[in-house]
Amino acid sequence: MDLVLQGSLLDLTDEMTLRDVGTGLRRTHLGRGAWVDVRPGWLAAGDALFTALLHDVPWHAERRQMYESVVSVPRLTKFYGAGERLPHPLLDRAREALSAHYHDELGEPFVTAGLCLYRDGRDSVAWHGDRIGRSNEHDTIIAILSLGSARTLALRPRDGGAMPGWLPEMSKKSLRYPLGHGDLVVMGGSCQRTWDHAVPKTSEPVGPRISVQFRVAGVR
Ligand SMILES: O=C(O)CCC(=O)C(=O)O
Ligand SMILES: [Fe+2]
Repeated sequence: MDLVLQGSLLDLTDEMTLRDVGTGLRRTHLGRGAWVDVRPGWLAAGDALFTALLHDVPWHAERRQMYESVVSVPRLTKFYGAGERLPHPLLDRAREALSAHYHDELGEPFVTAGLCLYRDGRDSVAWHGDRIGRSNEHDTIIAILSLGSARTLALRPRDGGAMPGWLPEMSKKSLRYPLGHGDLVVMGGSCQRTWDHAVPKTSEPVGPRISVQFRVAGVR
């Protein structure tokens, strides 16, 4: 793959370090029992991880039926199910640290890792909730480590639903979380049922981004 990380992101002199999850973590309650935690710079000096994943992961180009035609999903993906070997030891450590931090709230460990590669600003993920499995009816937590170029994770109430204290015109707007190299974002509570999220396309000249989503068993 001939995608390269922009030079400005390179910090090769520092050692790759997973910092404490709880330090600098900020929770925002979105209403309807949903919340989002953001922990900027969770992974320090993560260039080696980004580069390794870019080259070592057997990325898939998915094709999906859309009405009459078959279209390419605008990103590359690879899913590691429970018990599957992850493509880099740092991802095992990240998953363990997240399972420990969220143990009391979640009650079960993170076991799967879904990887997405957004090659440039044309790659994206459309509005959706991760509602396959228990998350369709029960609260869950999904933790996402972002690597490479900064992209926005956008969130909006599902079905444009009326929120207490929200004006009708606000239902068209979305909350926007800019995610940079090494940042952690965690969606919890009812977030997958009551809110949708997306990584919108951008016309900005952005390089590649990889996201690693950690989930509990049976949730996609
Ligand atoms: O890339 C991201 O940060 C989000 C990916 C996502 O929402 C998904 O794969 O379900
Ligand atoms: Fe998602």
